[in-house]
Amino acid sequence: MSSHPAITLEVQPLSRAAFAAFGDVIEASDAVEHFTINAGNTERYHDLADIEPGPDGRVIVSIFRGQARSLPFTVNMMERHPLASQAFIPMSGKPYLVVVAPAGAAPRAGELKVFLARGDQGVNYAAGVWHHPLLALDAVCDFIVIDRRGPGPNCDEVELDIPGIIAAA
Ligand SMILES: NC(=O)N[C@@H](O)C(=O)O
Ligand code: NI
Repeated sequence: MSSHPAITLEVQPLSRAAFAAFGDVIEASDAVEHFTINAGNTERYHDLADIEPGPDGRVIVSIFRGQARSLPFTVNMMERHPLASQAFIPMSGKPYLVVVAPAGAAPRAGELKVFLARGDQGVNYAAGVWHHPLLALDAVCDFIVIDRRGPGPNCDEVELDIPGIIAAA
C-alpha cells in the first residue's frame, strides 16, 4: 500500500461524449441511431456498443449481483481485460459508479475518471481499458454483463501508487 496521501476524485455524470475514449455508453437517447419497428409499437436504439470477444473468444452473457459499495470509497486497484470488451447493463434501475483510465501503461490516480451512471445507462469497456470492478451503490444490484469466454488470460490487475477517494456520488 502506498505511503502517499490519497487524492480526492471528482465525479462527473456519465455521457457518451465524456466516455468515448474508454468505450461505449448503452442508452436510449436521441443522440444514437434509432428507428421505429413492430408497426409503431417499439423504438429500436440500434448498434450501441462494439462488443469484441477477442481471438478465439465467444461472446457470453452473465449476471453480476453486486453488493452495494459504501462511500467514501477508496480506489486502490484497477483492472483491464486486454483481449476483449466488457459491458455492464444495470437491471435494477439504480445509479452506479464507473472508474476508468486509458488503455496502456498502468494508471496513476491522477489519470482516473469517475462517472456516475444512471440506472438506465450501461457501459461497454473497450478491450484494454483500465477500470475498477463493479461499483454498485445504494443496494444489491444486478447487471447483465457481456464479455468474453475463451483461451488465455484476460484480466490484469494493478495496485495504484496513490489511492483515489470517491467522497460522494
Ligand atoms: N472479474 C470480473 O469478471 N469482474 C470484473 O471484470 C469487473 O469489471 O467487475
Ligand atoms: Ni472487468
